[in-house]
Amino acid sequence: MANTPRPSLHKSLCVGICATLECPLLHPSGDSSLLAPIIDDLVTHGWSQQPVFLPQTLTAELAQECRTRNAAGELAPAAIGRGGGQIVNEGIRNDHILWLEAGQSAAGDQYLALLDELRQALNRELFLGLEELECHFALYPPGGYYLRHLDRFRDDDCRTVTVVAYLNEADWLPEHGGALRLHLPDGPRDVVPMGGTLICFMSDRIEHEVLPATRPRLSLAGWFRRRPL
Ligand SMILES: O=C(O)CCC(=O)C(=O)O
Ligand SMILES: [Fe+2]
Repeated sequence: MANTPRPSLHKSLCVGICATLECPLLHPSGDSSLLAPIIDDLVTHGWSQQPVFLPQTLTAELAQECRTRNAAGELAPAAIGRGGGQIVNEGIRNDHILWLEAGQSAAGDQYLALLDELRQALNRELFLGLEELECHFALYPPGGYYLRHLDRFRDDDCRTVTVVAYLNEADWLPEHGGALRLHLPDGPRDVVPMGGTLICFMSDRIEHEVLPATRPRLSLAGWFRRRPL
């Protein structure tokens, strides 16, 4: 059981989703039910939308952290490109971001632990060889956008699975805008950025864009990276 966390560690990390079947106390049904559909969807369609992935309290804590750190001036205009080639181009995207690192907050660590369960399940089932997650808070001001793009850089093909969690109120409606528009082979598909929703897709396959919203739009955007070939 190399992937089974110690019970004490597990209890502190686990908030309701878990690929660990040997956890009868915490998951009486041996429930890995939130991870299996993601994996099935990724295989079948290349993307997956889970409307109730994050617990409400965790969503609220992460949203609060994003707002507080923004008020403290910690978020910076997002750049495009990577390494030395990074530039801020507000014609392409105009969100503000802050990279999430382990050990910054209990809520952040809880989120990273949840996503690590997902990473391990993806590796177990799909042999993707995902090694790490890079992840940032993103705050789009009202009217903010990110034009149509792919999440893979020309000179770095390690980003493999994109995973975005929305930190907005659960009462976000389609008329508030801010949809993530996925450009799928059978046409565009809009995802409403409601708090608690998780969206995953294959980074090299699905072009997407963020549409302007009428209110501030909060998220945690991340990428599971595989080792360089
Ligand atoms: O926030 C979203 O819905 C997607 C953001 C995005 O596409 C990105 O940061 O690359
Ligand atoms: Fe993207």
